[in-house]
Amino acid sequence: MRARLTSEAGDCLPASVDLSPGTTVTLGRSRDNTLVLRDELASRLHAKVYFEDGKWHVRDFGLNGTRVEGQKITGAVEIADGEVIKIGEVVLRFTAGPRLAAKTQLKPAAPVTLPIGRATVGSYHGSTKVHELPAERTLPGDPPPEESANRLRMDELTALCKFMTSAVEARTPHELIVMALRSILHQTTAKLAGYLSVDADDPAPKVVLPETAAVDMPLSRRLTQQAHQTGRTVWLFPELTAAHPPTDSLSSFADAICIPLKTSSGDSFAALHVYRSGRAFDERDVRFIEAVAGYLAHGLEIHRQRRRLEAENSRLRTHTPTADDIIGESSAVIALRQQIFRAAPQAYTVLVQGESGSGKELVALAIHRNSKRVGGPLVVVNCAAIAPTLLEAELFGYKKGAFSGADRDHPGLFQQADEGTLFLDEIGELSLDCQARLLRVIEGKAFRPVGATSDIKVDVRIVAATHRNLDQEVKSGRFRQDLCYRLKVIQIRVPALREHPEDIPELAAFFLARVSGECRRSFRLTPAAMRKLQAYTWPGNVRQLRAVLESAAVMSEADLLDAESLPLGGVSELASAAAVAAADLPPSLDMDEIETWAIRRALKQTGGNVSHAAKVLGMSRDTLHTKIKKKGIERVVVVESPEPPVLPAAAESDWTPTGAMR
Ligand SMILES: Nc1ncnc2c1ncn2[C@@H]1O[C@H](COP(=O)(O)OP(=O)(O)OP(=O)(O)O)[C@@H](O)[C@H]1O
Repeated sequence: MRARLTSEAGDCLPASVDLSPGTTVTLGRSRDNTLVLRDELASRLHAKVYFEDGKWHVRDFGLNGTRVEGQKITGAVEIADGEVIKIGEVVLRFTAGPRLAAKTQLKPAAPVTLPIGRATVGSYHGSTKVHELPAERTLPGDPPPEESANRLRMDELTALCKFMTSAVEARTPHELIVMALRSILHQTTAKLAGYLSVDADDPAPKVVLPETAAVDMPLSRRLTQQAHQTGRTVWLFPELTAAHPPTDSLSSFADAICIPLKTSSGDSFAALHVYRSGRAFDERDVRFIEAVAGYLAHGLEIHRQRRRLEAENSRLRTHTPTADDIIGESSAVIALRQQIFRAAPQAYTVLVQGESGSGKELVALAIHRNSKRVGGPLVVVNCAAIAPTLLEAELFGYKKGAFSGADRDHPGLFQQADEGTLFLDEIGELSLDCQARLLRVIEGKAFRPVGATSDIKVDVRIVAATHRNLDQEVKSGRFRQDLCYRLKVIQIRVPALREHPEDIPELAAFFLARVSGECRRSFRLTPAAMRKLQAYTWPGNVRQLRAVLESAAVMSEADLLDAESLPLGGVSELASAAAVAAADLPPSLDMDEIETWAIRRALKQTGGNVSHAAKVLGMSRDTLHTKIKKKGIERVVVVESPEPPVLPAAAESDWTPTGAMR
């Protein structure tokens, strides 16, 4: 037997509802009730009306009671045609049986409007109401589960399944976002749907659909902030907007929803906006959008993790692992570290200049690790190592079949670096065509992978490096001036090793400790070997120092590496040999000093044996003893042979292998 509840007084939404056996109608303040009561005295779930044993009943669940025909009821009571239910100030007339048809014709149901309810929390200007979807409630004696206002219908579930199935195919976060927005627009008939990063410091990736609404369409910053702060769905009540029309980007819409997208650890990283014209969203719309948003957030997190792994993988495959520790305590290296710390947190492009092997990549790594993008990927590409014809496809990606050999879609390095850092080493080697495309991306414009039909936008910070003088390259027409300006927003110059030779002992100790660990040995340097390293001019910089030490270590039978074992060739080796030889000469031509030098040298040669040394010097043992005593040549110094090694462990103790850059 059909029936109806019609509102006669108070705030109630909608103004009437049809009842049918097998369907329970809920009444209460919470927005998931069939009839939403805007009354301070109404509980979230206040009462239920249902059909049982051939009769209609009303059951009270409210704190402040329910009255039927003026009588406060306890539990469930039968309700008859024409009787009145009163909850707070809300009065509902129950009509059933034959009178229903007549009444329907006489008094059509009131239009669905959303009055400003007394129970509304906050105001439009103060804050929009935060909508919370309550947990399902079942109580003893409840009728069987019924169709509820907030349950997703078959068509919505179908749309959700369709979205989830296609989302698996999305190869980029952008594609996934577009799929989600399309699904929402289609299902809820919203006017506009948008995705916006929450982090204000990030150049926010923003996607707005339909495309005709364009990227210029502002998404309400206020709603984004609120969704981010509360961590919950923000639903802009239309009744509030009617009372206090918004002055921001929402002014042309009837209703708006903003949902925070969160990582699995609960941090909001973006917000989903859905705006509607004409009429308000209903509970099911919100449920549907929330379901899509949840899946989208999860999907984006998986994409992020995958990109990070891909980038790490490609870095490991193509690059020798580098420590992110920058070794050195010279003023040049201290200044370098300070520059890195200043540059890292900024969003600007960085140009790292310095000679080959001086540590430019290490600097780029340190910038990334000390930036806000540390959670994102660091993708390293050596522009000089990729054939110019392939570089464009590598950077921007390509579609399957775009050229011979393109047997699958390939996300470019820019896409791999999305939300992270792209280190373009040897940027001076880029072709002019590539430079033009790079400039567009740096300026925040979208790009199109080779063979693709649509554009992609990414959020990437560029750190570029070159050993060339870019200004010279610009003058000679090999490098675009506009790109040069863009890259040089922050410039960092890495000093050549010959500018900070005082760091050589620490660097040598660091590299020897590393190779010792790899070879399970304990390599050390003689003082002469160390002097040789410090006298050398290092055209190949720190990379060459590392290679020389590694080569000497693996080729040496002894753990103690002497000057001769260091493979330093050319003029500089002669200079080093001269320096070593010079260190072995008497300090002056003063006869007394020459004698002291000769005694020391003889003792050294004979391993501190005074008798043998006396023979070498052509004097008696007693005379030598007397001279040693007189000249104050300490026996402990004299007998040290071979020369004391330089122990890597001394510097090693200062080095933290996994620690952040000092
Ligand atoms: N200050 C430093 N502390 C520790 N290791 C360093 C330092 N500087 C450079 N290195 C090491 O030297 C090697 C070369 O460094 P890197 O690759 O960063 O140089 P680069 O300037 O980028 O070279 P290229 O111009 O050839 O690309 C790496 O093994 C790096 O770890």
